[in-house]
Amino acid sequence: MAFKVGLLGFGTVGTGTAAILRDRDRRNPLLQDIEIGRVGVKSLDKPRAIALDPDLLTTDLESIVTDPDIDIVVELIGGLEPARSLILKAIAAGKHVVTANKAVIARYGDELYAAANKAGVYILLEASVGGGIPIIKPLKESLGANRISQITGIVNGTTNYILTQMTEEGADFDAVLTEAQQLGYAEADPTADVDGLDAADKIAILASLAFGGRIDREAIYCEGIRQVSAEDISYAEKLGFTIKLLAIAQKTENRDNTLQVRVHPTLLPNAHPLASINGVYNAVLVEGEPIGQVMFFGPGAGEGPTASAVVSDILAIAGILKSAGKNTALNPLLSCSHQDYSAIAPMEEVVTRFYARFLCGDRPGVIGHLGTCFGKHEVSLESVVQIGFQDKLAEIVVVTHDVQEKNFRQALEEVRSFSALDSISIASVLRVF
Ligand SMILES: NC(=O)C1=CN([C@@H]2O[C@H](COP(=O)(O)OP(=O)(O)OC[C@H]3O[C@@H](n4cnc5c(N)ncnc54)[C@H](OP(=O)(O)O)[C@@H]3O)[C@@H](O)[C@H]2O)C=CC1
Ligand SMILES: N[C@@H](CC=O)C(=O)O
Ligand code: NA
Repeated sequence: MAFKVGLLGFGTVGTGTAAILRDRDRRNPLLQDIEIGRVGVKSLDKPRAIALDPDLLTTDLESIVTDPDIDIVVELIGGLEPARSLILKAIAAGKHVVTANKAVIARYGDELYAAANKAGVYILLEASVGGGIPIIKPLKESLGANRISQITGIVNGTTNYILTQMTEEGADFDAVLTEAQQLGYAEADPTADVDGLDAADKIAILASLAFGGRIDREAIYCEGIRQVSAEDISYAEKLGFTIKLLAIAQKTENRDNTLQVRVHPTLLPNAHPLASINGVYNAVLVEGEPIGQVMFFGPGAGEGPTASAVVSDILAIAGILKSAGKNTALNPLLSCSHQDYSAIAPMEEVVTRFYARFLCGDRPGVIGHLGTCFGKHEVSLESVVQIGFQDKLAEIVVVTHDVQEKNFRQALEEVRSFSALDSISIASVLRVF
């Protein structure tokens, strides 16, 4: 019995998916039962890396999601619309859905899962987080026995590639971004990668699975990597840190049902397991009880790895259809039935270490003044170093002990008001893990 897949999108991931579905030799025998039924694209004239029967290609994507011959719709066009409407139409037509689209799931998961549950179909999304890394299924199934306390991930391949190239080769930000686009890692609009939005979409999905509640995407604090300079990378190295864009979701201490969910560039101690994750690789560190720590590592973007995750979901659905038939109840381990939203704590409540770099006139007492501003707001300093000069201004770098974000911000305000008199400027502020 053959199951027919309708592919929406035939770009980087769509091409990789079609390549696996057409070359089944020595892969899972269930692939013999899966056929590409139709392929939807924006332009019929574009040259394609894989030659498909031209009759399979269409620009009428609605006709695919409503085609009675299609069993599984695989959404690989990306973005919010028409992806959202096409997924809803596919569900209404009784199709199971596989998607790599974290943006649409993070924002419309509520609506899409409600529709899917009502129609009795699956929406599977392994490719949406961590590319080829199996992380969605482990959170749904293998780690189901655990009480998860924290998830910390490098979940965007493009920004990890950029930060690695800047750190290891001293490469220029814009040039590396162009490379990441050419390699097929970046989103259609790479702002989503660079500004941390893609990582925020992904941590929303992971937090929802790990903590069992829906996540308001808008409540996630999100800072990207644009402000990470070569100077900060170099100071971080000197101090024994590596800068990574981290996505973090954790339970708030003493507040059972409140989460902290945030994305920001972070100085990681070199000994931390995530500090050595380089290039397009991603990793997700999950902490829970009783498992302790478990880390998932692998290629976070790119044609083949992402297609590997997409096809694993197609296989999962084909396996269910083959063994149980079309009209069976949804497996609760694979479907999503969250009803409530998790409360998200405001960023001011987060307790973390900070790194700050100041540029100041090299005169006696400047470090003392900084110390006074920090002391007034209970910010205690772990280290203060003055190594270099920039345009005749001394560069002072401080690393704090753990402090509440609100207190640190107040101390910076104090430094700012003081700097009006005495030429101190705040060149950069980053969090330290
Ligand atoms: N690239 C990666 O490494 C990863 C991507 N993803 C996700 O996978 C999805 C696809 O990404 P990717 O393959 O890189 O994207 P691409 O831009 O390479 O491909 C998008 C495809 O969708 C088609 N398409 C886009 N908009 C429309 C439309 N309105 N109507 C019809 N067809 C349309 C395009 O058609 P045409 O070819 O004619 O232009 C193209 O074939 C996204 O959600 C992305 O976030 C997830 C993990 C990793
Ligand atoms: N643009 C994304 C693609 C995978 O999700 C990334 O760079 O990680
Ligand atoms: Na994945």
